[in-house]
Amino acid sequence: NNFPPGPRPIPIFGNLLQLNLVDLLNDFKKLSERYGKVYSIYIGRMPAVVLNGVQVMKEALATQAVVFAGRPQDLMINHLVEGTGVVLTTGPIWKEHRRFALITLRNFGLGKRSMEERILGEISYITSHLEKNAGKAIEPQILFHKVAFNIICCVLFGTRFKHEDEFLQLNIRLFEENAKIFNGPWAMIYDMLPLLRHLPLPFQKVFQNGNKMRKSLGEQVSQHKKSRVPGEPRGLTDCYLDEMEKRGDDDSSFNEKQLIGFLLDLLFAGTDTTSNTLLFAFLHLMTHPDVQGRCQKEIDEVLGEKEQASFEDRHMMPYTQAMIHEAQRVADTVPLNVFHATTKDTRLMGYDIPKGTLIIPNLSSVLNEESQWKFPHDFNPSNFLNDQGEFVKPEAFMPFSAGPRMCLGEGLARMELFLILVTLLRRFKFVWPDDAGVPDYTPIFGITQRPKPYRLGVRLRL
Ligand code: HEM
Repeated sequence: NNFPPGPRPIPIFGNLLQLNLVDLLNDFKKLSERYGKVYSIYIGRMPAVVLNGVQVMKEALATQAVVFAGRPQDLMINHLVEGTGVVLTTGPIWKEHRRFALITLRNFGLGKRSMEERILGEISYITSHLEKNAGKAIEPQILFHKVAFNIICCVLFGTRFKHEDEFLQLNIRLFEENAKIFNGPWAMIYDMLPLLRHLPLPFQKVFQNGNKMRKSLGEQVSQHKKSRVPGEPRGLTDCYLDEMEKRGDDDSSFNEKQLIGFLLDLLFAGTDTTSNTLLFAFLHLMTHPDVQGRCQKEIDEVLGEKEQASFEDRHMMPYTQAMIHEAQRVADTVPLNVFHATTKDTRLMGYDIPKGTLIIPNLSSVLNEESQWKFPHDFNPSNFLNDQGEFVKPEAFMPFSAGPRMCLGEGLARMELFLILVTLLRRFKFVWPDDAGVPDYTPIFGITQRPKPYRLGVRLRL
């Protein structure tokens, strides 16, 4: 009776026919204006509660952390991952794998020089590609995707892949295909109408692609098993194999099927997110030459004769830091977060929400909340600067979410964004091509958002 209010659902479809799936964020905004910061919608017959604004987000994801840390379990995406990995699992599998991922990321050099060296190594491939194309305009989409993919591969396997490599190309292609289906109507139909799930409809492609990805990752794991030296891990895969050996054949959640699901999760959680953020950053830098110039001036002053940037340098670059955070804010990369679920009956902002309810934490509503930002609708690094020009991070900066489910790759992502942007801005000037017309900042909506395809004009600076 005391469930959050929302538009009246119709049988079978719930509210889906009333929502514009291409402009869902705008519809969600209108619903929030009508029903408040906590409201409900129906996805088919399934009720979902949408959370909006920083106060509600903090109350749910941080204060009531454990209660809101579940994941829904009967959606297409769950059936794809078959209960493996870390992003969509719950209980001991999730806890143990999350802990393992965080520890391994730390041991593999997050916060140490070795991770920086790997990232800088990967950047050198972008730099040489851009140098060859200086004076021209390139399509950056696939390039950034491959770079982000390779950086995660360094963590997982201790090695990078050539940009023409079959493993890299295959997985990027399959992931793109799956992302298209997940962002389109077929995923909705699958989630809404369980009776249709076994029919040969286009959503079956998602599962075929999933099997192909698992097979190709399985081959990587087999190679690692053959060539590994126990106790001398080259990356997370070897660490996991060591851990499996240590735990033996008991009931442990560490096994080969889990390992493959875990690798898939990390590869894909870390690729699209980082590369789409970079795409937004360069789009805004090209079309705001004043911001680009100010960053370059700061970067030149701080780095001086130094050969390479290091992550530590960020403390001396308040304006560049502000620009990167602002790029993340406007990129709004995972607008509706990964869906959560309640783990027990609870009360939020005066409403009763039963155990197992699907929760949609609308991060976009926080990153664009008018009361929280000096310039909510512009690309303006001043959103992260105080009156003294110092870098400050408002509490509404939540692109990585909050609470126990918060992105576990945040540290790696922040290091990547900083090193890539600083290194490239130091060497190149990026210009909006003369024949490119008026820039369009409207994102293509999806689980992760990206800008419409554009060309990046490249000029050498030094
Ligand atoms: C700019 C880049 C990134 C953004 C904006 C981002 C954002 C997010 C968001 C919003 C979530 C969902 C949190 C929640 O459910 O409340 C998430 C989860 C996750 N991210 Fe990221 N992410 C980024 C990069 C990465 C990278 C590089 C990795 C790889 C190590 C990664 C691994 C994960 C994993 C494994 C989860 C699931 C955590 C869990 O369920 O416990 N992410 N990320």
